[in-house]
Amino acid sequence: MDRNVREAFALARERYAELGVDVDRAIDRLGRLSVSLHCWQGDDVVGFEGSSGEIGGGLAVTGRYPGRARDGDELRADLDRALSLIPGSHRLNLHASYAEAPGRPVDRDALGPEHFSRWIDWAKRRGVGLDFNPTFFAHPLAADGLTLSHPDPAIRRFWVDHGIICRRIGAAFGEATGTPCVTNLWIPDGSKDLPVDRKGPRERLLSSLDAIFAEPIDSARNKDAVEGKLFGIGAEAYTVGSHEFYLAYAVSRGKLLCLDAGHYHPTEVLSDKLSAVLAFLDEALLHVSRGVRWDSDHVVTLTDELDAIAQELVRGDYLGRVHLGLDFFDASINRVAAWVIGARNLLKALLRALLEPIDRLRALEAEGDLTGRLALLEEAKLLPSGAVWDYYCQERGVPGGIEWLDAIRSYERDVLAKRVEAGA
Ligand SMILES: C[C@H](O)[C@H](O)[C@@H](O)C(=O)CO
Ligand SMILES: [Mn+2]
Repeated sequence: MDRNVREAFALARERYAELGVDVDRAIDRLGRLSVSLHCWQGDDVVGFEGSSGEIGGGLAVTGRYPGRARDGDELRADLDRALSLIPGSHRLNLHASYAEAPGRPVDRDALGPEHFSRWIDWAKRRGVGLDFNPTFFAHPLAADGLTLSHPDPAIRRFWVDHGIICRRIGAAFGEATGTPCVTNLWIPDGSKDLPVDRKGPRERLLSSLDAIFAEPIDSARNKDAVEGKLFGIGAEAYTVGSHEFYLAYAVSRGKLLCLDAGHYHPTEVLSDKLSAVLAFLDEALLHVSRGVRWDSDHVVTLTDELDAIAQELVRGDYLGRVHLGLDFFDASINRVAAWVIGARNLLKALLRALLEPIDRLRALEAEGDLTGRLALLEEAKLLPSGAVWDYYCQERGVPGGIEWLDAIRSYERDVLAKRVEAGA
């Protein structure tokens, strides 16, 4: 470890101790947290089904940065590089459309764990936990933007079968890796313009979900999550699976609620929702994302809201009840760097929250000293969390600062650029 980093850390530890913060405990707690990296950042949500059609589902990926991963080996190599630059031990979040069945395409209602055997082998070899998502878009039977709420019972049945199969695949992931898989269900269903029937699609979605979740599966292997949304492209007027719908569903059925930071009205913040929903739910899943004016899925940066989410997780003692996942897709920059930037930022925010002089802040609030609370909150923003971060990273063999970008640049030169020469 660099001498400067060690010395700066020692000074930072003293500074925090003066405010009653135990830096070693904070580092230990951070080291126990895992972030689920979303596979779809690596290939612009294309997947391996060989479809050249649109992603659909109201999702949009913009940018033409060269070097997109085109198959499982490339995507795993990119993930290896990203994970080597993110301190700690993390997870991978797969979509069903990343099944590997070369030469004999398998439709979504016929998938099984065997189609993910290479992912399972990779995860076991690396000691990485796996999470999962059924894919309810980029498919001819989702071409009209409707799946589980479709008025045609045959189409609904196809998607229900896909949901059932995906829970079993999630359970196989959990079994193989020894850590429960969170299988998250998000559907694009909605309507571009004002529908006259808002009730029918929601009633159909409700019964489809109940059919998907009918089979009991041990939560030590698979945990079910449901993700609502405000709107999508082409579904601006009405979203069947809205926040209220899934909140009620999760509470009534004992499911995890997935809160995606980009899925609310721009004036709403996810940080304020955590303590509300966790008053009723045992567990939740976060899709940490960054909307810019809309659900644009920008790479996560160290914003006030990211700090606020992390603070809520720590202050509310929710870290053991909330699964942390990323959800963004940016094709305008190096895709591997995008993972690294987003994941490191979430971890930095969590570290800053773990280093908060919370006992003093709570005491000030309890005494009604709101001036003191505000003053300390503001002073705490410039406490030397960066010195602790550098130390934490170097202790885990990862660069603390921008030097990590050198590894990305050489990977781009040696690997990603060759994909371009080969026609990627
Ligand atoms: C690709 C994912 O399923 C997707 O991002 C989903 O989680 C979502 O947030 C849709 O807007
Ligand atoms: Mn999401």
